[in-house]
Amino acid sequence: MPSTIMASSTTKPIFTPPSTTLTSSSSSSQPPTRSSLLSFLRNTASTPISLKLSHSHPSFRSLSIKNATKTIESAETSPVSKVGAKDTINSQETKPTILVSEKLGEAGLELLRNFGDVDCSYDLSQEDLCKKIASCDALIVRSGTKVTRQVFEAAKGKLKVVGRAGVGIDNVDLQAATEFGCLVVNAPTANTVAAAEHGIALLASMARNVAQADASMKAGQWQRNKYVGVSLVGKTLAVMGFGKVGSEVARRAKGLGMEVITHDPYAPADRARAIGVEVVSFDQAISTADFISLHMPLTPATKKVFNDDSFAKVKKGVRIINVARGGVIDEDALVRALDSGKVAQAALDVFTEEPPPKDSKLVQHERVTVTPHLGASTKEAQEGVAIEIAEAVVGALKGELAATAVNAPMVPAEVLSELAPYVVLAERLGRLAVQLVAGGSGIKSAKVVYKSARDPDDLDTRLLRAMITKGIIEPISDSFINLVNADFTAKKKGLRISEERVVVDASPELPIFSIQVQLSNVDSKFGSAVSGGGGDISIEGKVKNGIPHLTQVGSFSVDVSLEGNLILCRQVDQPGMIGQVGNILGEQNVNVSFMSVGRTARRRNAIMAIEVDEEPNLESLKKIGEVPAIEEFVFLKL
Ligand SMILES: NC(=O)C1=CN([C@@H]2O[C@H](COP(=O)(O)OP(=O)(O)OC[C@H]3O[C@@H](n4cnc5c(N)ncnc54)[C@H](O)[C@@H]3O)[C@@H](O)[C@H]2O)C=CC1
Ligand SMILES: O=C(O)C(=O)COP(=O)(O)O
Repeated sequence: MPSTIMASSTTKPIFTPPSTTLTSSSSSSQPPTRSSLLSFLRNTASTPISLKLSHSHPSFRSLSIKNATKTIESAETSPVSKVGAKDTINSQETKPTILVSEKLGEAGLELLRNFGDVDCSYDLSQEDLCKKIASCDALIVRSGTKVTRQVFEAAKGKLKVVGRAGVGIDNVDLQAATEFGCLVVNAPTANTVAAAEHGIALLASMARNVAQADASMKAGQWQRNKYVGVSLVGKTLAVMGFGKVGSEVARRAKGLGMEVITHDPYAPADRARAIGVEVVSFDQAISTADFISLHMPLTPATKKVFNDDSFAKVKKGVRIINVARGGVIDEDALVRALDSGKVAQAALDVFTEEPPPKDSKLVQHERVTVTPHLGASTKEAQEGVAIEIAEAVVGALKGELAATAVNAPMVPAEVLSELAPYVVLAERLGRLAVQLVAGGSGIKSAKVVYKSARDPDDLDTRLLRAMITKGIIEPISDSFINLVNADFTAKKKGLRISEERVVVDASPELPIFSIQVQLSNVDSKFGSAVSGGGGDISIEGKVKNGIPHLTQVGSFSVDVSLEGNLILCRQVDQPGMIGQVGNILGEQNVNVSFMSVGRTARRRNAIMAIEVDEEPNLESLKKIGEVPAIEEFVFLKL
């Protein structure tokens, strides 16, 4: 089944490729560059081509001589690769700066210090954070730092990764992070047990009035009758959100002899059933429970999900525990429910506003037990979280794909290593395809066809799609693209990318047999790249021995590795053509590293694909265009 990914519904063309005359080859009009491109790919020894996505903003020069008129067009060259090299994050000269804005375990700090310059500045105001962030490559936060759009704007593209040393990322503006191509990673596992234990601690201490009794004794009282509690055994606990923390709470509550039910629209019922927990609807959960413990994330869907309406449905005398997020409860509604007696008690670790106002009715309520967001605050959890986040942030700064990415696809390591050469192929095909578009044409849609012997469902193409998008957009705009923002940028620029997976009879050992990139409804500066009657620019490539190759241009088969720059010529198939072009390039000391000829029939049209190590000057390209048998040609820069 062909699958289509709609990256955009707008019709605004993404660009008009620039074109100048042959004489205007100066490098003065350099396109804007972004130094902050974060790559998420490892540089592996087994991969012959560097998999770091360059920090440079490659531009291209293209020349084409169209049919009889032989108009020469050239996009300007920019010397931006130097900028990229200078800004490479892991270069020997510069160490990345990592701002840690909240207390982090020492073991994590140690890991960070081994890699970069670590600035531990706690309790920064939003203004100070915005000032500091412009010089930081990474920011590590807990729940107390608000990483707002303003922070990403102030970072001016320098900030590459935000690490959340914990689970909840509701204090990070993920949309803004994505738009700015900033990776957000979290540490989702190391504090699970701590949060679950705190939930159980609050449950038990609330049921037995531990906090109130303690305060009363310290005030000189001995009030045994006042603090009679309720038992847990045999009572029903509704666990709202059966994720990591929720399921650990459920397990522990079962151990205390409680009946446990859960509501979680996304958790598999058999996982709950396996520990003797029944999955029920929201209404059923809250209306049958004696205790309700909250363990869902704060999202637009869960914001104030406990409100007057839901408190109206609870069993009179219910007790509520919240170690998730304050925002899932309408706190005013909870005060009303406590005052009316509908809710007997509440134990809260988290608040809509943290710290809550000193005169908060909820905090001051005598039947409410509060802790200052201590769920994750055990020595063990904090050391674990610190190591987990430090490793994730360092990995991301090194350009590795993060296993705990929140706003980018997580690609398992084994899938990544298999796809690595195809990732390079994908970007280069995108880069070539866009250079084949004639000035004045806007690209609105691109179609990518992945041919593979494998089941289409086994092929995760998100990484490849991101790289094709990068290849298409980056050379002709000031956008920088990475796995985080590829889909967003395509959408913003009005580029619709559709994907099709085609099963072919090839070796199932290889994840992909070939990748074809088609650009629709555009004119080409190299007419031979337009295939069939459809009028689409179409190129196809394969990976051979780990190296990306161009194997099809329009209807012509070619075979040239995609490692250097490329000259494509269409000529009348006749002897001596290779020599003539080779001589012209040789005169200028341009080395031909690879070449291939594809033709439709003997002595008819042929395409010559020549890979060159150096970039020929305009004079040489002009001479190639003047060879009588050459009908059109284009120089493509990788
Ligand atoms: N107080 C503290 O210090 C800590 C608080 N937390 C908070 O606890 C919450 C849960 O953390 P984890 O279990 O690690 O996350 P998780 O992602 O493993 O689990 C969350 C669960 O909530 C479910 N869910 C989503 N929407 C829901 C809805 N509308 N109704 C019911 N369930 C829904 C999800 O399907 C998922 O199973 C997060 O908000 C996290 O920030 C976590 C650790 C420490
Ligand atoms: O991990 C979470 O979601 C938490 O709420 C823990 O927050 P903290 O890191 O202690 O500020």
